[in-house]
Amino acid sequence: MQELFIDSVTHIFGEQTILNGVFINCKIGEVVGLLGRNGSGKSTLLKIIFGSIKPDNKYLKLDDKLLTKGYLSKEISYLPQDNFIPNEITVSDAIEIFCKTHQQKLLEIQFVYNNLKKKFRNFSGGESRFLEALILIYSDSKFALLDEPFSQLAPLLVDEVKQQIHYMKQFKGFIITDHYYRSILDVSNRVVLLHNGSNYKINNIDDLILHGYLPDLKA
Ligand SMILES: Nc1ncnc2c1ncn2[C@@H]1O[C@H](COP(=O)(O)OP(=O)(O)OP(=O)(O)O)[C@@H](O)[C@H]1O
Repeated sequence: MQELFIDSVTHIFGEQTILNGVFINCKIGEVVGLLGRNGSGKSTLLKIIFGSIKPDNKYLKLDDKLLTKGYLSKEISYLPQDNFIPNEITVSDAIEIFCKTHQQKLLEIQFVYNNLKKKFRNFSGGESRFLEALILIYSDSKFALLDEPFSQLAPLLVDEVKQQIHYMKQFKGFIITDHYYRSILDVSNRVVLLHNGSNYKINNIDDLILHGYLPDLKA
């Protein structure tokens, strides 16, 4: 069983302690949902795991191997909040670069197959987001960190992304964050909440109310 493991993550921006001893792990076959209010440090945590932010402290392991930057292992991919595939690249080029192992299954998605020769500059914002999310879901790495994969997507595309994550989790582990919390609850095997710099295990909606992520409508 392969496992991505990060512990003791502390990160301070200026005078603000964003993360204070955070722990999160993910195994192949698992989707771990990461929730938290705006500014709670979700993107910062994913960037620390990937290696694009150097934290004040962290302990990052892939199985028994200690990592300094996740991306150097080539086993961790990251979907950032902003577009990351250059405008001049075609869908087919992007698939060749990122998705060698599971390419055939990705090509079975009609929208992908029908647009292979089209450049990213010629898609709408939501279409680009959909394609980038699919390419990361089908990428060759063993773990994928997805930062707001549902943003800009209409409900049918949100469902399609959820289905594809569900299919690919037999081969990969996912850590996924988004403000569409119901979709996160649907697609995840377990959920972690970031709040006041710490991580909390979430078992049900009541836990999200208890920790102040959702309003208590009964109060
Ligand atoms: N480069 C930076 N310099 C200073 N502060 C930063 C920097 N990047 C992020 N922050 C601060 O760190 C905190 C956490 O930011 P982060 O983007 O990780 O939050 P988030 O949980 O992903 O939020 P959102 O849900 O709004 O995307 C915020 O208060 C933000 O203002």
